[in-house]
This record gives sequence, C-alpha cells and structure tokens, in this order.
Amino acid sequence: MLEELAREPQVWALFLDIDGTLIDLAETPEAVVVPEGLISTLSRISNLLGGAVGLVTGRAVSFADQLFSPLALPIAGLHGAERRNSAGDLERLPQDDDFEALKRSLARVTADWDGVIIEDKGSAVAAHYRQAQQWAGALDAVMQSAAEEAGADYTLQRGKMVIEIRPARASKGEALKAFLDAEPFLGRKPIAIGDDLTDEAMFKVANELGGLSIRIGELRDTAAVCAIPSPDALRKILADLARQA
Ligand SMILES: O=P(O)(O)OC[C@H]1O[C@H](O[C@H]2O[C@H](CO)[C@@H](O)[C@H](O)[C@H]2O)[C@H](O)[C@@H](O)[C@@H]1O
Repeated sequence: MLEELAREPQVWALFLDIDGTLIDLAETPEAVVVPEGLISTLSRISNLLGGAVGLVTGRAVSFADQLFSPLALPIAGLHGAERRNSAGDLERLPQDDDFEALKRSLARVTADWDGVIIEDKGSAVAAHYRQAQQWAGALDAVMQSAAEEAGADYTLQRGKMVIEIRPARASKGEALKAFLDAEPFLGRKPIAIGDDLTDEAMFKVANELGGLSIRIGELRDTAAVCAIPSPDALRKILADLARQA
C-alpha cells in the first residue's frame, strides 16, 4: 500500500506517529526501544521524498529527538502543541506557572498509587496506568478534575492506558495542515500512519486532502481507511521502501 511512494515520490508526504506505530509499546514511557535499522530507514525514505517526512507524536520533541538521534526530522510534539519545521525552527508554548503547579499536585496526589506513572512533558502531562489498571477509574476522575482546573487552554486526551492533559489549541490534524503549508511538504498528498485516538485528527485531515490514512492494528472505530497489523509489519514495509530509495 506504500508502493505509490516509490513510484511517485514527488507526490506524497509521509506523517508518522511514534509509540505503537514506528516502535512497539513498552511497559513504561522510558522503556521504549528504537529497533536497529529504523533510523537509517527513515533517513533514506526522507531523502526519497525530498524531505517530506514528519513525525507527529504525543511525545515532547526533546524526547523524540533523543530516541531518533542523530536523525532530526520535521516533527510535531505534544499532539501538535509544539512543532519543528524542515528548516529546524521550533515553535513551543511559553512556560505556564499554574500548569507547573498542577503537575506537581498530580504527582503528589498519585504518589502512593502503585504503578501509576506521571510523565511530565512540559506543556502537557500524561498519567499512565499500564502497570496499575486498578487505579484506572480513580486516575480518570483525578485527571478530569485537573483538566477542568487547568481551564479552557487545556484539554483531556485519552490514549492507550494513558490519560493526558494537553494544550487545547493544537491537534495532530492541525499539525499536518501546518506542515503542508510549507516546503518540502507544500502541494503533496499526505499519508498519515498512527495507532491511537490522538491520531484520528490526522487521519481525518489526510482523508479530506485526498491522501491516505493508515491505522496500525484493527480497522475499527477509526477514520483510517486501511490498516497494517503491527509496528513490526510497518517497519518491514518501510525497510522495503528504503531499499528502493
Ligand atoms: O502519539 P504517540 O507518539 O503515539 O505518543 C502517544 C503517547 O505515547 C507514550 O505512551 C504510550 O507508549 C508508552 C510506551 O510504549 C506506553 O507505556 C503507554 O501505555 C502508551 O500510552 C508516551 O508516554 C505518551 O507521552 C504519548 O503521548
């Protein structure tokens, strides 16, 4: 389904989610592994597409950069709330003192909740319960009330065994549009690949713009139009594509 990229590389732009898409999910946010060969695969595909490859992730840009170093692709982080374009210019929200206090309070409230992880991502915060499913309900309630306290500038974002509070003004769909407004993405058709609720916004934009939306996993309750069964299957497809570059 990505053969078109090799046939007409000047037509397409590729947007890739990270966790659960390019890399396998792990028990904790820090435990993820970038498989050998993936960085060079992405670099070759980026060259093939004239640089029109972007990462679109819920991670902070700084964390994603560490994962994929030395590769520094254009990237939207924090579900689109921060973005680095192909020239390397990074837009990031200013520090918000009230939000800093809210993150500290979340960490305090959940300190004794065994297995719950509060991931401080700067302008967003994620509460993970993958290792603490007994706390899922209580965590949901705490995060809902924290999101209300954070006010209209923030919104709740649910994902795989995670509940997040993130800036409301951006989404992965808006990030796709912003990338497509400038070279080397300008005028290309987007292919968006992701696995989670946050990726639905970019699936919709890719569909609207005549591109392609691909979900990792099952094709159920999604705007995506086709599916690839796993991150491993996607990596194999990308490696084949890179060999043609
Ligand atoms: O948009 P993504 O790149 O898919 O990022 C979404 C969230 O991914 C991370 O959490 C998820 O992956 C963890 C590591 O595999 C896993 O332990 C967790 O259960 C998943 O929800 C990341 O920690 C979040 O900050 C991202 O927003």
